[in-house]
Amino acid sequence: MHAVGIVAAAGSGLRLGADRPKALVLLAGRPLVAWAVESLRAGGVAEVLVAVPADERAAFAGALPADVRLVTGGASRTASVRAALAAVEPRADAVLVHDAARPLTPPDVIARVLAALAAGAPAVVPVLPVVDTTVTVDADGWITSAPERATLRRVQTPQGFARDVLVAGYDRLPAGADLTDDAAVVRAAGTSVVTVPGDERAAKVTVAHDLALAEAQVRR
Ligand SMILES: Nc1ccn([C@@H]2O[C@H](COP(=O)(O)OP(=O)(O)OP(=O)(O)O)[C@@H](O)[C@H]2O)c(=O)n1
Ligand SMILES: C[C@](O)(CO)[C@H](O)COP(=O)(O)O
Repeated sequence: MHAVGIVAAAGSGLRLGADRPKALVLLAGRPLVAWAVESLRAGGVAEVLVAVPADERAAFAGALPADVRLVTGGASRTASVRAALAAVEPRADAVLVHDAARPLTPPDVIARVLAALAAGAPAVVPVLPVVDTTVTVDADGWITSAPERATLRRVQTPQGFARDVLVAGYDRLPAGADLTDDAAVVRAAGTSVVTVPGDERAAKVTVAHDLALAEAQVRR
């Protein structure tokens, strides 16, 4: 199986509030995006494309190995992945889409995603159980329902797809649509998505506290 990795790194990181795009923020002295690319490679995905902000190409080129291809991202994560996917060569038969914001994803997670694809799954996501009670609320903050927790999962990346399945999903998705992950893109096209175990260490850096936790994780 020839798998190609896409790293979505074109976000600004408003919730982190750093002085640079989130993917360039340093974790133990290395940009988050460099950690994420290395994670994919350690898990067996050698060829990687990175979606970057249009005005930051030079900074990303300086932060990454020379054989990583850069693609100009878009205004949303969905648009950035769409742009990178268009640059994936047709000879690839699988695509793993990963967040630059998940820098410490263990290789085992990537290996589980690849194994499920190799076994024939069209789409695979790593997940973790939900530990808090989860509710839905209305616009005024009143609880409207409490989904049964045992059926809920937290979804991580990398998410793996047969390339033709992901291409077909994005082809069917209306221009400008903004979904929170790629599994939602292929599910909207009718594709079933299987789950594999994720890992707490693949946590997403979203707010400053997450970066502090990641720093502690590296020190350990
Ligand atoms: N236009 C965008 C927006 C997001 N991303 C990427 O998608 C991943 C997950 O998004 P998130 O963590 O929400 O990053 P930001 O959008 O940068 O964060 P914020 O919403 O706080 O601005 C990140 O690696 C981010 O770089 C992207 O490639 N292109
Ligand atoms: C793709 C993702 O990491 C799966 O959990 C998540 O949906 C990204 O969300 P964000 O709001 O763009 O960070």
